[in-house]
Amino acid sequence: MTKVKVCGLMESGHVKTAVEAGVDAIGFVFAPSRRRITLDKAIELASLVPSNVLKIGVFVDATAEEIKRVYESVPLDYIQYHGNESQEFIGKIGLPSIKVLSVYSNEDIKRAEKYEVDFILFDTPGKEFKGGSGETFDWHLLEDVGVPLNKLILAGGLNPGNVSEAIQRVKPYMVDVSSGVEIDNRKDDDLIRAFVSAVKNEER
Ligand SMILES: O=C(O)c1ccccc1N[C@@H]1O[C@H](COP(=O)(O)O)[C@@H](O)[C@H]1O
Repeated sequence: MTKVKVCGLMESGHVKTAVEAGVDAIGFVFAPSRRRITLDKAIELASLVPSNVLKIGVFVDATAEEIKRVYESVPLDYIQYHGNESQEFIGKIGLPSIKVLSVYSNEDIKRAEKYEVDFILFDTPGKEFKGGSGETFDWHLLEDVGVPLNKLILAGGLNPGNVSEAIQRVKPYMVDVSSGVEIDNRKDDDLIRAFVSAVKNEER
């Protein structure tokens, strides 16, 4: 069954809803964003997350020191590198890792070959911020993807209405949502439940 991550959580009620709905992973944003949270807030929210749900920290071109400090303090399970981080940088940090590639064209899919990471996440290029645009990219570009499907995370404009089609077409290991479970820039409990339910009802 496809795994599901809900990202950009900022409130305890939404964390509880996501956990109760059956998410596999929760994302906290530590990068410039309207969804950015402080380290103290992340520690508070993380305490509500059971050990079978992964806690993923989203960073954009942060320093190694900051990444390691947040990883240990929260604590996190994975670092999501959502900027221009090189394989060399990620390798030196040596923590469980997800590298994000913003998909403009086929060339961006091929860049996945350069990375020795746990997961590759394909996302729509950001606008104001590096991610969380709420827009899909052309999933056709993933048809000949060289990344093993068990390492592939799909993001970008997913919502309860399109995630089933996304899973059928791309067959990712995990889907990742932020904007698609928000109303007026705030997470919505019903949309979180609807998204998780749509994923869980979808056969791979
Ligand atoms: O969500 C953000 O604000 C964000 C900011 C900076 C980098 C990444 C960010 N989020 C990531 O964006 C995608 C999902 O976006 P959406 O569903 O299209 O809104 C996901 O990978 C988030 O982790």
